[in-house]
Formats: sequence, C-alpha cells, structure tokens
Amino acid sequence: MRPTLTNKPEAFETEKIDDKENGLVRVMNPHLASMPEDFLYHFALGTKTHDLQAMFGDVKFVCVGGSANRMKAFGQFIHGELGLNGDSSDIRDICEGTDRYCMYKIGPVLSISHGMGVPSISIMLHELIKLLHHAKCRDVIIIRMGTSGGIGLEPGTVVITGTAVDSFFQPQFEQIILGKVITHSTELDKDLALLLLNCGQEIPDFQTIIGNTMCTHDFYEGQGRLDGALCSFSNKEKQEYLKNAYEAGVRNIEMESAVFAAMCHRCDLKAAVVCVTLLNRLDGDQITTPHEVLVEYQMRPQKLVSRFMKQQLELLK
Ligand SMILES: O=P(O)(O)O[C@H]1O[C@H](CO)[C@@H](O)[C@H]1O
Ligand SMILES: O=c1cc[nH]c(=O)[nH]1
Repeated sequence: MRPTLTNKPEAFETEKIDDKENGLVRVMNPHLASMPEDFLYHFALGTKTHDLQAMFGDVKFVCVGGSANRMKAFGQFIHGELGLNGDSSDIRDICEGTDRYCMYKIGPVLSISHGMGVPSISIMLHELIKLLHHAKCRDVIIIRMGTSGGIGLEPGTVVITGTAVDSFFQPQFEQIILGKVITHSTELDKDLALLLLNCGQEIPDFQTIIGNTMCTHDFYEGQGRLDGALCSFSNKEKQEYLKNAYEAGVRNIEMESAVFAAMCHRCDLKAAVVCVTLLNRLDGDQITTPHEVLVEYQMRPQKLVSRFMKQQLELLK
C-alpha cells in the first residue's frame, strides 16, 4: 500500500511575511539560504558567476512553452509588439552554455522553453523560480503557452485553463518524494484567467474559452490514442474515456499543466496556462494538419498573451 500525504506547505514555509507582501518571488526551501552558491545547472547560470539581479531584476512576465524554436520566435514577436529598440533577430539565447533549455530576455519579458512532459518542465521551473528569487523580481506573472488536443472543440480554439486536472479528472498533482506520494493542489489564478479570456475575446480571428485541462504523462496511450506503438484498449473504451473527461469539464489535453500549476501555487506565483487545440480528439488521433496551419495555430496563444502584456504594461506606466 502506497503511503499518501496531502502537502502541508505551511510546514516548510521559510520566506519572510514581508516577501509575500512586497511581491518578491519566494522559494519554499529552508536549505537554500545557507548555501554559499547556487548554480542553476540546466541554465548554466549561477549566483557566483552571474549578477542575476542586474540581468533579470526587471522581469515582470515569464512565458514558457515546450519548443525551443517557438520560444525564440515568441521572443522576436514580442520584441516587435513592445516596440523595443534594436533588431529582434539579434536576440541571444541566455542559456547557450547548455542545450537543455533556451531563454531569451526581451525587456520585461522572459521567454523560456521547457521541453515535453512533467519531469522536463519541473526541472526548468525549480531553476526558474530560484532565478527569479535570486534576481529579487517582484510581481511576476508566469504563463505557459502551448499546444494541446481539444475535446469537442473546433481545432484552433484557444483554451485558458480554469483548473488543471490529472488523468482521473482530479484537481491535483501527485509527486513521489522520499518514497511517499504527496498530493499538491493545482489551483490557478482565477482573476488572471478572466483577464486573459477578455483579451482573447477582443481578438476576432479565433475562439477563446476557459475550460479544464487534463495533464497526462504520455502523448499516446496516456491520452487515449489508438495510434501509438502500443495500445491496450478499444475505440469504444477510448470514446467513453474522452466523453467522461468532457463531462468533467475537460476541454483540452496536454502534458505539463498540472505540475506547472502545482509548483506556481506552492510558491504563490500568479500563473496561467493558455493552449491552442491542434485537433478535436473526438474525431481522431493523428495530427495531419498542414504545417503552415499549425504554425498559425501556435501563434494564437502568443497573440493573446501579447495583448494581455501590453495592457498590463500600460497600466504599470
Ligand atoms: O506545445 P507544447 O508546449 O510542447 O505542449 C504540448 O505538446 C507536447 C506534445 O506534442 C507536450 O509537451 C504537450 O504538453
Ligand atoms: O493531442 C495533443 C496535441 C498536442 N499536445 C498534446 O499533448 N496532445
């Protein structure tokens, strides 16, 4: 029998109350304060080797997504959208010392890739949250912009996650720590989701909705696909599962939202997930949409988030 615990964050709260009040990004680890140096191995950045506050102290928005090329393209796009000086094609990968993740800083925006799946994004988020903490960043908003499979939606619909759920449609993320199953809440910021929805509704070119997002640990059997190298269920069983997911409020499926929501929630970071649907999973499994259509779909969350950031920056003036 597996030992299961519900996370009690207060047991390890280490940050000063002041940090919460003044918007500083917090870490929830009592051991960090006594470390003489913190080297963020997968970013090739460190507290002794880099002046993180000078490099990142003014960051207000962090945008993350799976693919390195997409996050570079977003950096170039947002450079133009924010009307920054200089040539957007010159943006430099801050993590060029490693090929695990890429990172671009464009004014107050940080654009970072996280790879595919829970372990990959979780490693990135540990180092990102520490980076924002060491840099003394304040009032940061973090948004995952991704792709997903839709359920009962027109392909190309943008889904803002209301609640990230697991494969049992529960609003939780299970993690094994020291041989125990720990359950974390996957609550996301509701006001932020509504602000993003408003921005989406101001863009007439595509549909934007709020719905639950199911986070799985696999793209094929884990998402009920019949087209993997292995499949242990029938089409009828697949359709039943997707129908149950729809009835539980799930509108799209991807592979990072639950751990993203859980880690941001534990550190009190304002977070949102905005994913475009590439296909309607009730109609099939294969993604055969032409490349140029997929590229345009992938731009949709970026356009929405850009609109949101421009509105917020205007408010900050
Ligand atoms: O579009 P990204 O951000 O990579 O996200 C989705 O696409 C990948 C699968 O193709 C998974 O990582 C899933 O979460
Ligand atoms: O069906 C899909 C499409 C994109 N990403 C996923 O995780 N699933």
